[in-house]
Amino acid sequence: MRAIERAAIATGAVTGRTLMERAGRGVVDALLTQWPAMRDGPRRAAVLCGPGNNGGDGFVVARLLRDRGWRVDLHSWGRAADLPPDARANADLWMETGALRDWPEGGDWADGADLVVDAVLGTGLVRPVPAAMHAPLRAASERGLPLVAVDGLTGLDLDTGAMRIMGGSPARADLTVTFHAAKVGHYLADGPARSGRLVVTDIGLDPVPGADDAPSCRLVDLSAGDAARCLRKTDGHKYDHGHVLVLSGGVGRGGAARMAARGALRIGAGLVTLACPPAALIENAAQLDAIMLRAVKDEGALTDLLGDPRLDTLCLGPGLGLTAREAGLLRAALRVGRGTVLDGDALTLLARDDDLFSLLHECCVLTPHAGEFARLFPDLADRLAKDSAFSKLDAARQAALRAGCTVLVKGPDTVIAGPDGQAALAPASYGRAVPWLATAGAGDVLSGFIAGLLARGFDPMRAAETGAWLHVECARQLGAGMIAQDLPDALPRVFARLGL
Ligand SMILES: NC(=O)C1=CN([C@@H]2O[C@H](COP(=O)(O)OP(=O)(O)OC[C@H]3O[C@@H](n4cnc5c(N)ncnc54)[C@H](OP(=O)(O)O)[C@@H]3O)[C@@H](O)[C@H]2O)[C@@H](O)CC1
Ligand SMILES: Nc1ncnc2c1ncn2[C@@H]1O[C@H](COP(=O)(O)OP(=O)(O)O)[C@@H](O)[C@H]1O
Ligand SMILES: [K+]
Repeated sequence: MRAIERAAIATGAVTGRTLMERAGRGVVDALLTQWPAMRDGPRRAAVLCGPGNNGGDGFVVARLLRDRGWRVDLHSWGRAADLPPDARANADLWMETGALRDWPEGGDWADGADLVVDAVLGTGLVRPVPAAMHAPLRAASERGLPLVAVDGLTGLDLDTGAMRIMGGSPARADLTVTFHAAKVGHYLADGPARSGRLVVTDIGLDPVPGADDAPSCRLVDLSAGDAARCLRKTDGHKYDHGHVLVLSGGVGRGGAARMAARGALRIGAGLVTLACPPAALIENAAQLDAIMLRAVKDEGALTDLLGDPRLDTLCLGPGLGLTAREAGLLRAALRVGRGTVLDGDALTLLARDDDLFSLLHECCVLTPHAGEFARLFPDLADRLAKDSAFSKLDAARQAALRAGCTVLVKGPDTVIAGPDGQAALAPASYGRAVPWLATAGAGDVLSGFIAGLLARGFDPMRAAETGAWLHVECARQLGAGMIAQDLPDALPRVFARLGL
């Protein structure tokens, strides 16, 4: 982002002052949209300005609100003389008629204000925020004053989503206004809980080729433009849409695999077969119709079955089991080198056995939740827990490199990374929050979704991204009260809404 800004300024098309003016205007527009009653007449705002360009945005906001007739109290951290040039220029403009107040102390500092603006720190946060710097924000939150964060709540690391403050509980913004594009930290870890509503405002920065040398990370959104077109089926035989083989656990343990299989079929795989131990055939036969059924006793039987190349995609893990038999099934599955989704017990087996882990290949997708991730990559999980400058996205990227395949780490802030450094976010937050998706079996359905998409010819990264996005969409469609087995059956309505 800063590289794009620098490159845009270097072209001479725009100045830093102009960008700062647009940023400040974007904040004022967004807050008046959020609280329309504040358009009616002059109000009172308290603006907190920090020592960098985030503070510069605050000076613009203060001036624009005062131009609307508002009474504005502006508190500055540090001296105006020490501000960077664009911020300094806006501070000077403010000081032509306004005062610089001292940094507030005490919980009642903003009494009487209708609104508090946090322009203390944004993308320039480089270390934990001193308690005294964050304290007025916390006090405003605790008093229930509407709090607007400029770019991000002060202390929120916009690269990782970690709150980095030196003491006390963090504030929570009601509205965050960010510029050009949302930052990774708005979606990861603490980001959504601390940001309130997230508004992205355009400040006229076009992407400049080559300007941003950070590895790219996309936000998955199939509702944008014709992004969902990839899901459309136009013609073809059922075998043209692939055949998924889901490996199931033993007697009484088949529910998870059945849900995965149903997910694979609903998402459009041409055929889905569930393979179970012979003793579980009757149980599964009683529950399945459109999904075919095969008995697979052991590793040898699976190897024989996989002699049929039409079984092009595999899904192992949901309710699979953890004995030597299942380790053998996993070995046989990995040896054929086909599109393979590995979840649940398959991940635990991989974590236990380096030889199995070494069989992973680039057509695999691992779908760990946080616990499974920690079993597979204990050092990365440890660093994630201890180092607030290391993000879930960084961890997923390193895991994908190590495993040599796509890794999707689940949660409300799902991240996906490929072995080639590609990365994506598929979050369930802000307008897409679905806390009711945290329910038994939801992850099993996700693995089936991804397997179905692999069977349809999606590459592993796209299959994982698309599956994760649709999974959240199904939960949104169903609403609170849903259970995991409802998820596959919500797909037709989700597809219809996408115009498929
Ligand atoms: N990029 C864009 O396109 C646009 C960006 N814009 C705006 O600029 C913002 C980025 O500005 P920025 O780079 O000056 O960083 P910012 O967040 O003000 O912080 C830097 C200052 O804080 C200090 N500091 C850091 N950590 C600290 C801590 N823990 N505790 C205490 N101090 C700490 C640090 O001190 P230092 O480390 O140098 O000692 C330095 O003085 C961005 O978020 C957006 O609002 C818009 O105007 C328009 C377009
Ligand atoms: N708070 C949440 N908001 C949205 N999605 C969530 C939340 N918590 C978990 N999920 C999603 O629910 C699914 C849970 O999967 P998992 O932990 O494997 O459960 P299970 O093993 O019971 O299937 C994952 O897709 C995860 O991303
Ligand atoms: K801020």
